[in-house]
Amino acid sequence: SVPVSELVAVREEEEENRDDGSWKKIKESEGQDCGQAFTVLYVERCQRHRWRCAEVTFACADEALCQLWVSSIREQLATNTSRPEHLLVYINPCGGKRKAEHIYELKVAPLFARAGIRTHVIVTEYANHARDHLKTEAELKKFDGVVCVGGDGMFSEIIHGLIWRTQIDNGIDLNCPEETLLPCSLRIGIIPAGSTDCICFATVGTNDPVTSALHIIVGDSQPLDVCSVHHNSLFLRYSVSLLGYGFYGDVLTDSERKRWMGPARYDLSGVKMFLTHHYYEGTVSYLPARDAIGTPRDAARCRSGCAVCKHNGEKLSETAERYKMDGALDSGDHESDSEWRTIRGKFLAINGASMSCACPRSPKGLSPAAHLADGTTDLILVRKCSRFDFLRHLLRHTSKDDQFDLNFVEVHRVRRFRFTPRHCQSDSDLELDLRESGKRQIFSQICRDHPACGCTPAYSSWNCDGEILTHTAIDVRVHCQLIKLFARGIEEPTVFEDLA
Ligand SMILES: Nc1ncnc2c1ncn2[C@@H]1O[C@H](COP(=O)(O)OP(=O)(O)OP(=O)(O)O)[C@@H](O)[C@H]1O
Ligand SMILES: CCCCCCCCCCCCC/C=C/[C@@H](O)[C@H](CO)NC(=O)CCCCC
Ligand SMILES: [Ca+2]
Repeated sequence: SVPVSELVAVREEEEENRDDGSWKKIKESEGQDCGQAFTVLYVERCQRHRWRCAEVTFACADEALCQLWVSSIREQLATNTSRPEHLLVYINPCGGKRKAEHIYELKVAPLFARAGIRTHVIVTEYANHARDHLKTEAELKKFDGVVCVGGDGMFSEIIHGLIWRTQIDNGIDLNCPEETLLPCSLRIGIIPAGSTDCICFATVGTNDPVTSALHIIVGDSQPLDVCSVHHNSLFLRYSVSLLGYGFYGDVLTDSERKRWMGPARYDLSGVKMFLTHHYYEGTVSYLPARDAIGTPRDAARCRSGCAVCKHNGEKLSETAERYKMDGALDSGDHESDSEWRTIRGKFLAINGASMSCACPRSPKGLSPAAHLADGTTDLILVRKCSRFDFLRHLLRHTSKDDQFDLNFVEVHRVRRFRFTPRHCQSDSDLELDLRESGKRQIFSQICRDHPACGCTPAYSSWNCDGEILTHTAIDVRVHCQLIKLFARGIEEPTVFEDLA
């Protein structure tokens, strides 16, 4: 049996429609003159979270009965209001291996057509084309969802456009980090065609265009946390996957110069930055997610229908409602300032992982137990250590071992965090080591220009979902379930899959 929710479409068969002769074969084997036949297209699960569109043809002697089946199935599909009928599709022809247009035309468009989905397709002509179109031009009321054909950078454009539009339409000040943002109503579908495709991989379990298209067709819905990143009262960006300073910031900065290499640029820059082994000094403060269930070192994973996300999401909205009823000013996260904790030190990497960040390079991700929609991010601090130890930590991104079980790594589940590099610290902090700081600033400038000298520069950059941030001192806040995807989270393997 197949649940109606996983049917793709139903098609009436006409003899001449079947090039492969299979419909004729059915007629012959039944040994009778079948009045008609119809084909049901449905989701079939394959290995490693992949979905395929399978079909089965039913032949029927009674034409009226056949018609009844077809119309009943169509009726059932039409009553399912979560299925999209009209989609706005953005294709980035320049991401990943530059195959996005081809992937869409060959693998996705035919499936949408079979499922009766209408589309308005825009092939982007320049960076931020999709973002700006969504911000100002797109007639969003006409659509049931937005589809992004590209990588994580393209997805980032889409969420920036949609979140911006939703807040501006409702008079919300984006530059104020304390503002509670309004969730976006349109769901987003990701057809993976980038270099990392981390957001697709971590929400579906695979980066496969057909699987993603089927999740869109059946109208899946997966809420997702979004971090807002501010510098004082200036809005910088949103992030849903990785906010990384130090190692991942440096890998990204170095790899941008090698964009022509395609996805392999990350491997080369990864090895180079590992050998460079820069560490950075600064202060990290964070607000622990005290009242949330789950920890970053749980054995349990965020999976389809996750109970942790459901519980924490409901609890946060109840708390927000209570605050509203009490007439209290919106304090953002409703936690007191006394809860903030501060850590100063020398770090090889500071990573905020709002989701696992699983991707083909790291199938478990940077924080395997992170949740997609629990209103928290996992703050991972990797302190200065030897190259050998750092390699042990990095290799654990690719193995089964606990990457946090090392004495130079710590992890905290948080609602907010701030970072200030050493050279941006307060006057009183700086007074303590003014002389040394002066010397270092001069040296760090020289070292940026001459990396071969081996000195550690004062600043790294933030890698925000694969985009470089312009500021190093940042204030990050998680907004629980701000957007929704056409996905359902990673499914537990089914019995059928195990047998396959
Ligand atoms: N027509 C275009 N020309 C040039 N750049 C574009 C165009 N459309 C979008 N972009 C930009 O291309 C960048 C990379 O795109 P995308 O995310 O699709 O691929 P990627 O970087 O290879 O993959 P990933 O982000 O998964 O590593 C994005 O920052 C996006 O803003
Ligand atoms: C000696 C070297 C050992 C290397 C160990 C492998 C570790 C791989 C971990 C990969 C984690 C990816 C996290 C995802 C980040 C995305 O938001 C971002 C945008 O696509 N991708 C990168 O920044 C691309 C970052 C790629 C880094 C390699
Ligand atoms: Ca989260």
